[in-house]
Amino acid sequence: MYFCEVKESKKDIRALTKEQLQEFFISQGDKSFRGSQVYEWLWNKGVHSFDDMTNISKDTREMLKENFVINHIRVDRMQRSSDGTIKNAVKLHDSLTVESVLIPTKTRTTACVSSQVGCSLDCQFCATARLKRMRNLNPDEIYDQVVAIDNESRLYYDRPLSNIVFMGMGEPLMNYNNVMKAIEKITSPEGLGMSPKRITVSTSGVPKMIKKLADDEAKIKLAVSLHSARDEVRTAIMPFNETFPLKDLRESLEYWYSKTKRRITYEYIVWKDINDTPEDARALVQFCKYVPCKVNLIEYNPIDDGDFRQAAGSATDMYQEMLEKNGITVTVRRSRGKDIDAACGQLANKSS
Ligand SMILES: C[S@@+](CC[C@H](N)C(=O)[O-])C[C@H]1O[C@@H](n2cnc3c(N)ncnc32)[C@H](O)[C@@H]1O
Ligand code: SF4
Repeated sequence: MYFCEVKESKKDIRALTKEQLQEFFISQGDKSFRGSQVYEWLWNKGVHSFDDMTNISKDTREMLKENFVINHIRVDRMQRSSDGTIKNAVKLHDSLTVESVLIPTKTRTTACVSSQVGCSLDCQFCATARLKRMRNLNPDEIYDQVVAIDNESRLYYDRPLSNIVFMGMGEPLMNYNNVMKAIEKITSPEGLGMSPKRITVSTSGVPKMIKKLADDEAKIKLAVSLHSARDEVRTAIMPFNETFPLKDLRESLEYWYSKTKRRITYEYIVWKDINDTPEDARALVQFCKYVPCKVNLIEYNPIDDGDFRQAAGSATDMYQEMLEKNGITVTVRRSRGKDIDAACGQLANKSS
């Protein structure tokens, strides 16, 4: 039984849903609305100590202290890039660290958040892959990163956060349940009340979980880090493609579109001598025909000792032309926050 366990080792109270908190208070002979009050303190007001719950009696607060702890993240270090990007090194309750980034533009402020400490996938060009996967983040650890960035956005840019992308450390679909719980909290009126349409989950492509996302009717946007539409090339740079080849990815994306009618964004880097030939571009055009989509050609952010080199501008132009000729929308995205290692794929807990 859940409540027998809490006496033995103190449990993070924020792992409880509102209903579980209400049940807990009933089991203690109290009223269920006490659970709602505590829930509000934890999620709407974001308190870090039971003593701050001023409308809860002292006895009840002591009882809570005996049973639970309030785990929370701490922004250990904040760095600001010359382009205004902010990177937070976030210390978790067990002293592990993840990173999250605030990217301001004229029209929006985007939070780029982490979903795992490290990553279990092995993309050869990504700094996070080098860390391996240490653990999944809990829903509250993901939510707290967003709150911290929202506070910074208000403080430094005088506006609330407008968008969230799961493009920090880790593969969100390999931590599916916790990511979905965090999104639920971010979008709920008791949390941040953000529209799910402003949230993008970026995945390297885990077919089974893409289908689950569609089945669960998640209202978020989906981005897929494709980087090659040729199996032999993709497997060389993203070895898990051997297990989840392009035909399975394609099938899952067709399923996603049939259920959601929402187009997909493909993230794509063009590297020198890896995927910079017309044959590579033609394969991408063909892949783009399966499901309504747009392509984001992103800049490569070099990581230490990596063999990858950004292709010449002419190769990116060749891709852009070929895609546009075939009626596919293309955007070319410049990296932000490079001087503080805050750009995509550079997050690896460097302390410099
Ligand atoms: C770090 S991943 C996290 C989300 C998810 N795991 C994924 O792969 O989509 C976010 C994006 O960064 C890209 N990326 C990884 N390493 C990069 C690098 N060195 N330069 C530019 N983008 C990179 C990924 O391909 C992906 O599109
Ligand atoms: S690109 Fe994404 S899936 Fe690949 S190693 Fe990096 S974080 Fe993991």
